[in-house]
Parts: sequence; structure tokens; C-alpha cells
Amino acid sequence: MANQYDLAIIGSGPGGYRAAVLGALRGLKVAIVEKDTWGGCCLNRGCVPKKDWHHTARILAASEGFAERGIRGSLEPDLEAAWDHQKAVVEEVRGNYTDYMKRLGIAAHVGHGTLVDAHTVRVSGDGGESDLTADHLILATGSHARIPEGITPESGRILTTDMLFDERPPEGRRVALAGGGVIGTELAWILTRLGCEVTWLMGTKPLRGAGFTPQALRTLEAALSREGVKAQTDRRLAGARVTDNGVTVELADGATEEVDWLLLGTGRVPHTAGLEPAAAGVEVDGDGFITTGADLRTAAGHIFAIGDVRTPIMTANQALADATTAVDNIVTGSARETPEKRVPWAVYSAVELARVGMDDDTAEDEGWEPAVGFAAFETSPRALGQGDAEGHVRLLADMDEGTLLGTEIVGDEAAELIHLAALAPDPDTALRLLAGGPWNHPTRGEELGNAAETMAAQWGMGEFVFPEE
Ligand SMILES: Cc1cc2nc3c(=O)[nH]c(=O)nc-3n(C[C@H](O)[C@H](O)[C@H](O)COP(=O)(O)OP(=O)(O)OC[C@H]3O[C@@H](n4cnc5c(N)ncnc54)[C@H](O)[C@@H]3O)c2cc1C
Ligand SMILES: NC(=O)c1ccc[n+]([C@@H]2O[C@H](COP(=O)([O-])OP(=O)(O)OC[C@H]3O[C@@H](n4cnc5c(N)ncnc54)[C@H](O)[C@@H]3O)[C@@H](O)[C@H]2O)c1
Repeated sequence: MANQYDLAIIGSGPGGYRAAVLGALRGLKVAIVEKDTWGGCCLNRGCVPKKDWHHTARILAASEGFAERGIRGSLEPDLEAAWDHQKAVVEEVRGNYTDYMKRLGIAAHVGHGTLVDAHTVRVSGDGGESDLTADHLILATGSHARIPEGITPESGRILTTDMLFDERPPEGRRVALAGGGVIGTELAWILTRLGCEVTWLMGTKPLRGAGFTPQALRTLEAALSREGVKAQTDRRLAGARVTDNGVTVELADGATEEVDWLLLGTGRVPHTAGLEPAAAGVEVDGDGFITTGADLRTAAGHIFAIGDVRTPIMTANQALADATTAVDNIVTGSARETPEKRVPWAVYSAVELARVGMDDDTAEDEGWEPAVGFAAFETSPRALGQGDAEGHVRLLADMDEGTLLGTEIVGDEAAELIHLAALAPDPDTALRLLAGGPWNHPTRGEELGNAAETMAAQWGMGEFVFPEE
């Protein structure tokens, strides 16, 4: 039957797209349903355009050291051109995605997907309604911006991050940015570098509860403050009024700020509007997340949920890992758990911060004896040559067993370097692997080897760091 599939996926963000590709590569007949722009939040309004701007911001920041390197001239930011650049990159990537889906024979259905029963999805779009059925379903409907009570988004004035990347830059460069989470921490710096004057409003200090060490957060704070970006704590957004000249931002303490536009970085919520999970026997929790087991099966065992719609972790990294687990479990019939503790995480701001595995508190709570291996980039020949020597590599390992428990990297390319720890095949031998190399020299990566070696010198853990006799 034309509309009968082995696997139907609702949502084409990183989770849904990756699941579709993996399903097709593993021999399944796959359909994917998307109601909006192919590629979801990450490609169109999240990771990809944000990272494009982060790169531009880094070039502008680096240009301040150009004169002492013997390079003359200065650079000026241009937000309009930067917006065009991210859009061109996003469109090119989207074209590559949709071409690849076509080549793999994945059936792309445009329209809003609603669950009719445990095996049927109704697709409603411009072309009317059609039903498709599948043996297995994956729900990958993602999340949308959380709008604080009393605030109404308005084009060019009160923006979600979706609007920031969908619509051309608003007039004016005085921006209030609400939220001290990841979005706030990244965009406060990026927009400043792109020529905006950012008033950054939040309750508590940025990235609290995100698992980074106090040392990492101090490095971030110093880098931000060097560039004139100040986190204004105890200044929660309470309301916003659009005026003839911009926006009057109202704060919980009664103060106001006059700006040209306001950007909301106030969290995201799982998206299940119009999905009708209950019609298929799928359960949703009190916060709106679809409930699954660690193997990503919902209460209806043949239906899986992945990515932002199932977990407050809400990163593309986790959505991609979930897709791999869900398709694996569908194809093999097994119950493998999605690897939450092994998925790395990164924040792209005035410095990059990345981590994988446990933080100190979790390690202690789980009964490990954590020891720290540390290497600072300030002595790395490569980092000194780059003129970018702040930050560190910090390894956390169990003193008695030598097991690598967690890794934190702060500094240039932290998000790339963290893969070296995330991909270590066995945490029990990871320290030996890192210390032994081989490494390219001079590189930033070899600091992971140096950090492992300090475990031997400082904690007497040589038996776990050097080759066995
Ligand atoms: C500004 C910003 C920057 C970010 N940067 C990063 C980053 O650098 N790294 C990182 O790891 N993460 C980042 N994230 C988070 C990341 O974008 C999300 O975690 C990721 O996109 C989640 O993927 P997903 O597949 O679960 O859902 P989404 O990407 O949200 O995709 C869900 C898709 O489902 C579609 N859909 C929903 N309901 C239906 C329906 N009923 N029928 C049909 N289609 C439907 C939606 O239109 C959407 O296209 C960022 C987020 C933001 C907002
Ligand atoms: N690099 C990445 O992986 C990346 C980048 C961006 C976003 N994301 C994901 O997107 C999601 C959304 O990010 P986010 O930063 O919006 O969410 P978040 O939950 O990390 O932070 C939201 C922040 O907004 C604050 N807030 C809420 N209401 C407020 C108000 N009225 N006034 C002032 N502050 C207020 C909260 O206290 C919190 O600090 C996150 O789950 C994140 O994982 C990931």
C-alpha cells in the first residue's frame, strides 16, 4: 500500500531527520511528516545559525589582537550582512538534507501530523488530508519558546529566538535580552560582538545548575566582562510595552528599561499541540513531556519519543543520540538505553564551555572517590600561538578504580575537543589512552593527555595512567 510504512516519524528536527536517515539506511520503508520548515529548530532557528554567528563574533573578537600579530586594519560588524550569511548557510544545509532524504527514498509528507490511533497519522496540509500507517512511530515534535506571562511577541519589537532568525534584524541596536540560561549566555555575547548594545536581564547568575565548575563559570564571567557584557542579576522581566520608538521593558522590581527590541531567552517547552498523543495510547507528564522508558518506548510499545519533546535536556546532541537509540531498538527489537551520560554538551559564548559525564556532586552522590586531573591552556604552545590561552581541561576520575567519570573543557574549540573524552571506548582505560596519545603537536587536544598525567603526579594514580608493567 502506498501510505503503509515500516516507520513513520513526526517532526524533521535533528532527532526526526536523523531517525529517518538511519531507518532508511537500515532497510526500513520510512515516512517523515513536517508541518513547518524542514530541519526543525536546530537547523533553522537554533544551533546552525547561532554557530554561524558565533564564528563571526569570534573573528571580530580575534581582530583585536591583529595589530600585535602584524596585521593592519580593523573590522566592523554588520548585523544585516551577518543575518544574510546565516540564512544562506541554513538554506544550503537544508538543501543537502532534503536531497539526501530523496536519495534514500524517504517519503516526505508536508503538513501537520495528528495521531488518529496507535498506527495511523493524519497529515493535514495545503493539499488537504491524508492518512498514513506504520508498524512503528517516532514522535520528534521538539519544543517551542516559553513566553513569560504578560508578554506578547511582536514582530521587530518583542522577539523569540525563532523570530530572530526567521525575520530580518529589527531596527535599532539597543537590545534587552531576558534569561541567564544557555540562550542568554550565548546571545548576550554574540549580539554584542555583532554591534548591539545588550542589556542582559536575569534572576540568578548565568548557567547556574548547568553542571560547570565554579572555575569554568569564573573564566566565562571574566571573558564576558572584558568584552563589556554584564549579567544583570535580580532583574527579572515582568512585562513589556511596545512604544512608538521601541519597547519599554518592565522589571519585577518596578524599574524600566527603554530599548529598541527585546529578545526572550526564557526557556523552551515541549511541543505536542495538535498531536493527540492519547489517541495512540501515548502518555504526557505534568510538564508536557512525552513519557518514555530509558529505551525511549512510550506507553504504546511500538511508538517512541525522542529529543526535546521527551527530555528537559533539550539539545540537538541528545536528540541525535536518541534517534540512534530509537532506530536501533526498532530494528533489533532490543531495549538499549539512550546514553544521556555519554552525550557531550557545549555552550558557545565569549569562551566555549563543554562537558560530558558527571560533575563533582553527581560523582560523590554516586559513591565514587573523585580525583581531578587538570591542564590549563595558558602553558599550551598552540593556545599561546593562537593568542587565545584562557581556559582548561579538567578530568574527573575515581581514585580507586581509575575510571574516567567526567570531563570539562573551557576555551577555544572546547566543543570539538570534548569528543576525545566522549568517544573514549572504555572509561576504565580512558586515562591510559589519553596519557599515551599519540597526539599531534602542538595542539590543544594534547592537553587532555597532560591532564591525565597530572592524575599520576598529584593523586598517585600512575597505575591507571601509564602502561601496565
Ligand atoms: C537559539 C538556539 C540555539 C541552540 N543551539 C544549540 C546548539 O548549539 N547545540 C545543541 O545541541 N542544541 C542547540 N539548541 C537546541 C536544539 O535546537 C534542540 O534541542 C533541537 O532542535 C531539538 O531537536 P528535535 O528534533 O527534538 O526537535 P526540533 O528541532 O524542535 O524539531 C521538531 C520539528 O517537528 C515539527 N513538528 C512539531 N509538531 C508537529 C506535528 N504535529 N506535525 C508535523 N510536524 C511537527 C516542528 O515544526 C519542527 O520542525 C538551540 C536552541 C535554540 C533555540
Ligand atoms: N548550546 C546549546 O546546546 C544550546 C543553545 C541554546 C539553547 N539550547 C537549549 O534550548 C533550551 C532553551 O534555552 P534557554 O536558555 O531559553 O533556557 P534555559 O531553561 O536554559 O534558561 C532560561 C532562563 O530564563 C530565565 N527566566 C525565565 N523567566 C524569566 C524572566 N521573566 N526574566 C528573566 N529571566 C527569566 C530562567 O531563570 C533561566 O535562567 C535549553 O533547554 C537549552 O538546552 C541549547
